[in-house]
Amino acid sequence: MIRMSAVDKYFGSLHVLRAIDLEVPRGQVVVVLGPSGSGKSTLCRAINRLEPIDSGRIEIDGVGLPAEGRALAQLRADVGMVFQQFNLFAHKTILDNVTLGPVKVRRQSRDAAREEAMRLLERVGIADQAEKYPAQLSGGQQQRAAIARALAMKPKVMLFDEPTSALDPEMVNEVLEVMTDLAAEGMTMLVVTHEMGFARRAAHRVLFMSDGEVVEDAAPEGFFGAPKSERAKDFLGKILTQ
Ligand SMILES: Nc1ncnc2c1ncn2[C@@H]1O[C@H](COP(=O)(O)OP(=O)(O)OP(=O)(O)O)[C@@H](O)[C@H]1O
Repeated sequence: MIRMSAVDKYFGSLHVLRAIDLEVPRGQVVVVLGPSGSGKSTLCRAINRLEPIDSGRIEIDGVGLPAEGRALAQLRADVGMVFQQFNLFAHKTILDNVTLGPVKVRRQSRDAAREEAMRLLERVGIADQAEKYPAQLSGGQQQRAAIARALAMKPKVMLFDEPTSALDPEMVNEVLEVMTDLAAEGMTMLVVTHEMGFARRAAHRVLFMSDGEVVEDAAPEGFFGAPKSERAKDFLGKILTQ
């Protein structure tokens, strides 16, 4: 579903993604771990074409480098993205936030989009907040709204970039539960997170990045039980004693 081959990305002289080869099959949940600055966010942004790459190729469901704007729009619609900051439109209700994309981009009728949005808000547990504005919701509820908004575009892949890092601890689990359900339903997911519980529970595969490289690519049991590289041992040592 996601295929990256020989992807390189530089910021000036900084080599942020180094010859990344990655294949994520349909329905697989991949957790990306790594120290700050290792390139995890850039990887997500490259997959969603928010960040242009310098060389290599990225395909989503067989669709590769966009030749024209239309292909780019399609590619973006196929990849739902949830960031650390929820980025909801402050002056629109939660329901309007979720219906905007389907109406404007997918050309769905307003009624159909609202019906679908209510179903999604139900699914993430905040249907009763539909007519409220983002500032009236807790961080956890806003992040669940952001997940519903991404799902409303019917993505083939969901990317999560530290979706719980900005949340108060008591709200982390409600967001992780929604993500765990999505994973169980077969969504293809790439998740950058420091939540090791989620990685152990929901991931099929763990990628460990360091200095722009994928240093380890293993099943969670293997990675947590017996990391191979010194860099991964060091990282786990630090994070597990925090
Ligand atoms: N727009 C940019 N311009 C220049 N350098 C950038 C830009 N975005 C990221 N970088 C640099 O690229 C490197 C990788 O950043 P990236 O955000 O991908 O790492 P990360 O692993 O996601 O880190 P964190 O866990 O702190 O979010 C870092 O050194 C960062 O400072």
